[in-house]
Amino acid sequence: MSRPIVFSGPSGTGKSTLLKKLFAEFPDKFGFSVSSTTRSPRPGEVNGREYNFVQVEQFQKMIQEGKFIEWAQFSGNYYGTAVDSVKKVIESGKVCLLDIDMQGVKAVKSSDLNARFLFIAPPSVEDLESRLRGRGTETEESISKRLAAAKGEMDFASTGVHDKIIVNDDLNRAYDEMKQFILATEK
Ligand SMILES: Nc1ncnc2c1ncn2[C@@H]1O[C@H](COP(=O)(O)OP(=O)(O)OP(=O)(O)O)[C@@H](O)[C@H]1O
Repeated sequence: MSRPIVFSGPSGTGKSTLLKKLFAEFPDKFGFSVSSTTRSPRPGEVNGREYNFVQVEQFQKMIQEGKFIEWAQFSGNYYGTAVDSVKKVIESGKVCLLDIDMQGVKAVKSSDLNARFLFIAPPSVEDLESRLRGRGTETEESISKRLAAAKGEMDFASTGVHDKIIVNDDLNRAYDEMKQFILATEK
């Protein structure tokens, strides 16, 4: 059974960019867990494929029972990553990748998932800010929030809880370092 690999790091540090490269190079080797949600399926969405669609009562019960690595509420609906969804990916023979925040990292650490933890750090806070601006997806308020949260993530990483910290300065160099860590993990 392969060990899940947890990606964390400040918003805008390049996690999605690195993961996208990894999926492009190894289309069948890795998988993401299917999230759970209480929102209604949209046309064409299949239960267990896009999301696990669950009733509010069931979702709340799962929260109570500690079944989620992380969960949140957006516009009146619950969304979360269940430990069981990660196990499903592992059972399918793929290496499960998780992109989660500090709270999620703590939850995975206290689960039985036996994960390995990778922290993607920005070269500097200034670089992080310019990447967030450059991405063009955030309001000023959202940028400030993400930069404040970044400080918490970096402080957390400085306590040595991750197996590896990669500075995403040059994308290809960071990618190679990440790949080396991930492929070594499988042995
Ligand atoms: N090594 C790099 N050098 C310069 N720019 C980069 C590098 N890596 C990523 N970027 C750019 O930085 C921006 C943020 O990257 P990305 O969206 O991958 O971050 P993220 O960590 O996934 O953020 P979030 O947690 O908010 O999803 C993107 O516009 C991306 O193209």
